Amino acid sequence: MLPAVFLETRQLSYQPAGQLHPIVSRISLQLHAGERVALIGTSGCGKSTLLKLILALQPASEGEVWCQGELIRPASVRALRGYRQQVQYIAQDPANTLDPRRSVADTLAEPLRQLTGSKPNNLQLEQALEHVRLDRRLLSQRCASLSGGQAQRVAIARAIALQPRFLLADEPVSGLDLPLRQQISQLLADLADRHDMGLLVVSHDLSSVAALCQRVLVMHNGEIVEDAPTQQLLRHPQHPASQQLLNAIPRLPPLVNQQ
Ligand SMILES: Nc1ncnc2c1ncn2[C@@H]1O[C@H](COP(=O)(O)OP(=O)(O)OP(=O)(O)O)[C@@H](O)[C@H]1O
Repeated sequence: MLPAVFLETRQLSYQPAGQLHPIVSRISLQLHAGERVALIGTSGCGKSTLLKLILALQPASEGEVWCQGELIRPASVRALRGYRQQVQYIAQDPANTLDPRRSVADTLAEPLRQLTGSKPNNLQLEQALEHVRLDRRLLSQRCASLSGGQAQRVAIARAIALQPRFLLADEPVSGLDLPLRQQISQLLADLADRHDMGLLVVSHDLSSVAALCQRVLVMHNGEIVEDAPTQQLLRHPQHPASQQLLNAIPRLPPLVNQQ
């Protein structure tokens, strides 16, 4: 039996004024507690916009977002406050969302202070770094000095410090080299397991999320055109857009006969 529905959208749409077509068109979907879901589609199909609508970071033209049976949008300030703690977000290109002038310690202290109401001690900050397998000596460094992979991990540590029930991550591994992608994906999987946390991971690259997610939503022109278990989608994609994404996965070129 599936776990309870945690997040739900009903007919969620976004159409900027004066634009002929919606960017997100009447999307109704359910995400279950602890579920790991990929949202994939070609560049510009509306993935990031859908994520921001779900997070109530951007106003919708119509539709609703529900979290554990509570209406989140149209916005209720009281409901939003709890929602922001339970559903965390890692924006695209996290290195750019960290304040380069702040230290790693300050960056991690902020959500912890929000959660507990008091200033976190060094041990708590070290534990936050340990969760994402970073050395505690990084605490005193400025964010500007972090490598891309370290910044990614600090952004993840900041998001999970609030102990969210669901993490929405926009292209968390794009821009990283292959070994680092695998490490970050494995880290997200471990954290999701350890904290019983659901994941909604946006990517334009099916291969980078197939191992991490049990279910895939395929987005095309603002609509979800396929919603299937990952293995089923990999073997029997139904929609041409899914087929196209599968075909886009790079394969090793055939070996040239050297005899
Ligand atoms: N507020 C807005 N007003 C007008 N157009 C917008 C607005 N927000 C997004 N768009 C457009 O909507 C389309 C979808 O953008 P979005 O960032 O959601 O796509 P995406 O699938 O996440 O793309 P990518 O994979 O490249 O990040 C793009 O063409 C974008 O320029």
